[in-house]
Amino acid sequence: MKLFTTKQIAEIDKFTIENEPVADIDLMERAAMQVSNWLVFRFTTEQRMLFFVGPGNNGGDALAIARQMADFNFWCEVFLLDLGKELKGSPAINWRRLEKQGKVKLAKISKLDEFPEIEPTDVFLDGLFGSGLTRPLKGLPAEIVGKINELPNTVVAIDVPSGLMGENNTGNNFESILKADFTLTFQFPKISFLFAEHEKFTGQWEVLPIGLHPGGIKKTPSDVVFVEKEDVEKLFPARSKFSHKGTFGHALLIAGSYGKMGATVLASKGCLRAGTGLLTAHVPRLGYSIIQTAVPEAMVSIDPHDLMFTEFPDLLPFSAIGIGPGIGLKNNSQKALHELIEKAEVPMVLDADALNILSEDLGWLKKLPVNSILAPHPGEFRRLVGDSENSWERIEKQRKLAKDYNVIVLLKGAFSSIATPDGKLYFNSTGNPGMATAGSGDTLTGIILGLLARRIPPADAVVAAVYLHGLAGDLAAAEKSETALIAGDVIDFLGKAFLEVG
Ligand SMILES: NC(=O)C1=CN([C@@H]2O[C@H](COP(=O)(O)OP(=O)(O)OC[C@H]3O[C@@H](n4cnc5c(N)ncnc54)[C@H](OP(=O)(O)O)[C@@H]3O)[C@@H](O)[C@H]2O)[C@@H](O)CC1
Ligand SMILES: Nc1ncnc2c1ncn2[C@@H]1O[C@H](COP(=O)(O)OP(=O)(O)O)[C@@H](O)[C@H]1O
Ligand SMILES: [K+]
Repeated sequence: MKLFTTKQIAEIDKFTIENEPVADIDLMERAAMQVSNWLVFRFTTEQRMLFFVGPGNNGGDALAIARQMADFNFWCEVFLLDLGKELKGSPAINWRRLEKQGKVKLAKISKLDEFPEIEPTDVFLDGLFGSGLTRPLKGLPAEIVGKINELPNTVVAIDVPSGLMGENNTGNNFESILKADFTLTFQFPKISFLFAEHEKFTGQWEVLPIGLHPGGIKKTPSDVVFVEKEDVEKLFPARSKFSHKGTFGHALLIAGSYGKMGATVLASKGCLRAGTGLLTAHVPRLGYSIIQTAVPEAMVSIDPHDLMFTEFPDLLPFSAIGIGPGIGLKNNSQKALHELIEKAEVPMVLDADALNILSEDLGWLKKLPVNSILAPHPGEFRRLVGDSENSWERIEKQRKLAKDYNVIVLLKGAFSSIATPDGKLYFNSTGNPGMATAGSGDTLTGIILGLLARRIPPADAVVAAVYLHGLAGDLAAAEKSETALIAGDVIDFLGKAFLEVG
């Protein structure tokens, strides 16, 4: 699914109104009905619904929802923020419809003292500001938001929690952003919902389709993609009946050192389960029997050093190279990594200690085969490019790194992001906090390597690998719980994940 800025979403709204065609007021009614249907199944008519309403279309949505909920026999009260402006257009029509319906108590709030008396079971509906927010909240809106945030009541935000910008929140005042328990957002997730520091504002968010015009969505350009099943299933060519192991490439994995051979085992299994034809795992001498026993499907190339990576085999047979998990930072290994980069001609995926070594001198990134992949977690990313003030800035740095060095940068976390040298940015939609567990990233490196070795184009390989890794984690968590999930479970469920994407 393409993701858009709030400004672009307003353009798609306009396109829908003109080309469906549908009247603005009817599109608002449609959006409101989606929210009302959601509310009816979550709350009971014992609970009062208190609507906080702002001056724009977000307020207009809230007014329409209040009328619909009153028709569903909910007790609804409306508090319109008096900012000295008259309601106009569809919000004004919805105000008059409420007056005519006569079921909902209507009040205006012009100062904080007029905040209503509340019951703990009251549900607050936030229709103060949505995607039309132009500046941080201050004055009365900020005070009302502050008051709502102090109270224990359940809060449902319509479209966007009031005060949160749809994309960049640098310079926003976090004290005056509404903290919702649920955010019901229209048609597309907003980009700011994908950033960890905003979870306390959005709460759980859900996308409600409102039938925006497919033509408008298609013609609006966007470099940002929220990766879902339909984006991934088209990336896998069918395995031809006459295919043989050579068809699916030969991966070279360089991983592990004394005390960290588990990283090699996990990455090897991930790689093999991703459908590579052949895998050679290159390990220090002490790792030989570990790999032969734990992963009999892999061939082993043995380093002359007992404990660490110091040399690599002839590169000719390999269609992709993965390096990093558990290799350590010793001088010998650093030197060997540099030599490998000088010689390699097939796509590489670099993770963990390989990235820590390269962060000493980013000049090495220029020497990587084109479209190689860096797969840092936030700590490794910081070592590469320095501190970031917030997730927006981190993403900007990620995109710049990808462009400047002609590499694909995968920044791992919840909603892992992938930046490509041509300026595209992907956010992954799968995965769960159970995957924040040792070895989970090693497994992912193996999966990426497996897909690269199969000669799937590198950007597609990373997007698919991250999606499948998260999906396997979700399937595993459904059976084993997030708490008990370990990296090996992700590998065990990878087959089921592949079945889901066809
Ligand atoms: N378009 C459609 O068809 C559909 C749209 N939909 C709904 O519309 C919402 C977007 O509506 P919107 O564009 O009217 O903006 P909205 O968020 O209500 O706020 C704008 C108002 O707030 C004001 N204002 C801004 N910042 C401020 C601040 N810091 N402090 C104080 N005031 C501030 C700004 O006035 P300003 O002072 O900036 O001139 C303006 O008056 C969207 O989220 C969704 O819910 C759905 O119904 C589906 C169909
Ligand atoms: N809260 C989360 N939600 C979804 N995925 C997560 C979450 N936390 C971690 N992950 C995933 O788990 C993996 C962790 O990778 P990494 O930090 O490199 O682990 P390790 O170094 O232990 O192998 C990444 O793929 C990341 O996206
Ligand atoms: K809102």
